[in-house]
Parts: sequence; structure tokens; C-alpha cells
Amino acid sequence: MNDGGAKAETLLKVAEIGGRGRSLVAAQSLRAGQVILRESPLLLYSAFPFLSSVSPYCDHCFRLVPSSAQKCQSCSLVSFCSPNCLASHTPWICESLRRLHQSSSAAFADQPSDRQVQARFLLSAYNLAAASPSDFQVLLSLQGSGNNGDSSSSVTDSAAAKFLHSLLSAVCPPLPVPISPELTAALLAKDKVNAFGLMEPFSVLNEKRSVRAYGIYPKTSFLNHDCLPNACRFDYVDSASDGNTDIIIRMIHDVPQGREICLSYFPVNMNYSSRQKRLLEDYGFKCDCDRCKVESSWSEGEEDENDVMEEMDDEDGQEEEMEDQEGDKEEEGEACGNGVDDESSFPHAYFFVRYMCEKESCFGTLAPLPPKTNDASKVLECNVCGSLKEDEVSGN
Ligand SMILES: C[S@@+](CC[C@H](N)C(=O)[O-])C[C@H]1O[C@@H](n2cnc3c(N)ncnc32)[C@H](O)[C@@H]1O
Repeated sequence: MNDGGAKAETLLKVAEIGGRGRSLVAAQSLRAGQVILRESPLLLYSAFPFLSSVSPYCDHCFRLVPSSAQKCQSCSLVSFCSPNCLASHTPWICESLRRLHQSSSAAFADQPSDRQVQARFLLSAYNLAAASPSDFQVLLSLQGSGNNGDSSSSVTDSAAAKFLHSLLSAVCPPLPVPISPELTAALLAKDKVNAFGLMEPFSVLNEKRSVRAYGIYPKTSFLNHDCLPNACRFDYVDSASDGNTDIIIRMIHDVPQGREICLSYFPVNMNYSSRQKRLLEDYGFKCDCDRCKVESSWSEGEEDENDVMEEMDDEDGQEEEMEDQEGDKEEEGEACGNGVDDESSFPHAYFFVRYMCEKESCFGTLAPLPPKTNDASKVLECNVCGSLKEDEVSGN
């Protein structure tokens, strides 16, 4: 795997973009399949509600633990696959988990199970504050304030922050550093906007893949959202090599220098109203990307997710016509008619045909393998199921 992390500074630069905050833009032209960023997590925590389920994953590296693995002998709540991984389990986290487990079934009873996962995040964040103040400052510098004025924070969020702050302050051993209720609310807001889920592997029998762990990757967190992204993320949690929890960002297609690099924050097959709802509720903004501009004028029936797939089949014939416009949004806007006035009702069919995984219920995004020569690879890899596909429309 090409290690793009070492080169990230030369490939990308941080820019402020009006109405979108900070963003990563191409510092030079970037090529299809190029790894533009590889980053280890600043903080990683289990997605398993610890009161109700025992995670089958190592609580540090999140690989499946072998049956011979031992639970932590003090808290008996988490398992580790090796002494190295166990070393990450600090006495404070261990004792906090033990006390929360002992005392809080009642306290958590009326709360959604997500609250337990948020508690795990806060324990990791408080622990980071003591273990690595500079990393904690990086966490604090990320988007999300938890203030009432913050459009991604809701009344429920502030009630959750109050509940968790008072619970953790009362039950855990003294917090490793002084933490105010406002700081707890800010940390939860940052987690909501910036955490990436490391998912269980995809299989047709396991369509509703759950999340193994959530990670905060600060550089990757500068990437804004677009409903037709030009980059996508890969992870290889089950890989036996070091860095299995790293996030890897790879270009889907070529982009010129100066272009904003965007991910989709969720599977690209979601329909317009689901996307808008999710972006507003979870990320606090209204998306006005080229795709949303077009789909905002669609009628309700047209925007059904299945219709998107059917329409994709119908419009296969447009594929060649649209092939030339790949990679340059402004050009795409003109040539493909991405403006809302254009007659074409589905100008982004090209993206679906070429870059969406065909495997049933996968809905992953395809990106070319990292180029080994000057030419882009003709093999595309799905970022969800990992399947490889020959790029039939590659002009290379
Ligand atoms: C993971 S952060 C991305 C980096 C962020 N812009 C920053 O300044 O740190 C996600 C937040 O960025 C903003 N954002 C992302 N994509 C956007 C878009 N397409 N339009 C407007 N704001 C966007 C929203 O505030 C969202 O909650």
C-alpha cells in the first residue's frame, strides 16, 4: 500500500471556504487511485454498549480476539489480543468502566444505548487530556462546540451532555484533569461531527454491518462532504500488519490543483431527503452540492433510493456521453448540465455507473487501486466489501 500519509503536506493544504469552514484542497493535481492521506487515530473507542454486550473485538486494535484471549482481570469488561494492546488499558479507564458497570444499570436504564458509547468516548477523551495534553488540544481544535448556537447541537445533545457529565463525575475515580460540563458538551459535539466508524466486514448475510469502533482522525476531519465525492476512505481493520486502524483516503478520479477534496459522509445511494436530514441533524448544514441542486427539484417518487438504482440502469446509454466530464466539477456543471435548469434529470448517473459497487446491498464506493505507473490502475476496489472490478470505462 502506497503510504500517502508521509506526503500529505505536499499533496493537500488546509483552506477556509466560505460557509464550509476549513477544508482540504489539492496542493497539486491529484490522480485517480492516489493515496492522499493515511492517518492513525488520535483516539479510538469501542462502539459496543458495555452494559449490554460483550465486544468480540480487542479493545485496543479492534481485530477479532482469538478465543484464547483474556478479559481484563480487573474490570472483566473488555478483552485484548496481546500484552501490547492490554498496555493501552489505563488503570483509570479500567476502574471507571468497572464502577460504571457496577453502579449504573439503573442510571442508564432510561437512556438510549448510544449513551453508553458516548460514555466510552468521554472516558477516552478525559484519559487523553491527562496522557497527552498536546493531542487533547488537537481534539479541542476540531469542529463542534456544543453551544446552543451550534447548528449541529440539539436539545437532546445538551441533555445527554449534562447526564453524562454528572454521571461520570460522580461514579468514576477523580477525573484525571479538571473537566467542566461545558467542556464535556464540546467534546461530545466534536465526536458527533468528526468520528469515523470502523465497520464490521461486509457480507450479504451481514448487510446491516455494525460499527466496531469509532475513531477521531484529525487531518481527515478537515475533509468536507459532497454527495458526489472525489475521494473516499478505506480501512483494513483485520489486516495483520501495523496500522490496521489507520484511515486511508484515496482519490476516486483525477482532480486539478486547487480543487476541494470531499468525502461523502455516508453511502452515496441515499436519497435527497434522507441526505439533507442527516446532514442537517448530524452535521448542522444544508447541502447545496451539484447533485443536491438537481435532486431538490425531483418529485418524491423520483427520489426513492431504489428508483435511483433503476434510473441508473435506464441511463446506462448516457455513459459514453458523460465520460469526458469526469473529474472537473465546473466543467461537469457546464457540459453535463448540472444546473437545475438543464433538461437532464439525472446528470450524475455516470458516477453511479462507474463508482458505485454493484454487489447487492453493498452501496460502497469504488476507487482505482493506487497507480503503480504513470497510468491510472484499471482495477477499482470497493471501500465497503473490498471486491475488485475491472474499470470498463477507463479511457487509459
Ligand atoms: C468533519 S468537519 C469538516 C471540516 C470543517 N469544515 C472544519 O472547519 O473543521 C464537518 C463539518 O464541516 C462542515 N461541512 C462539511 N461539509 C460541508 C458542506 N458541503 N457544506 C457546508 N458545510 C460543510 C459542517 O459544519 C460539518 O459539521
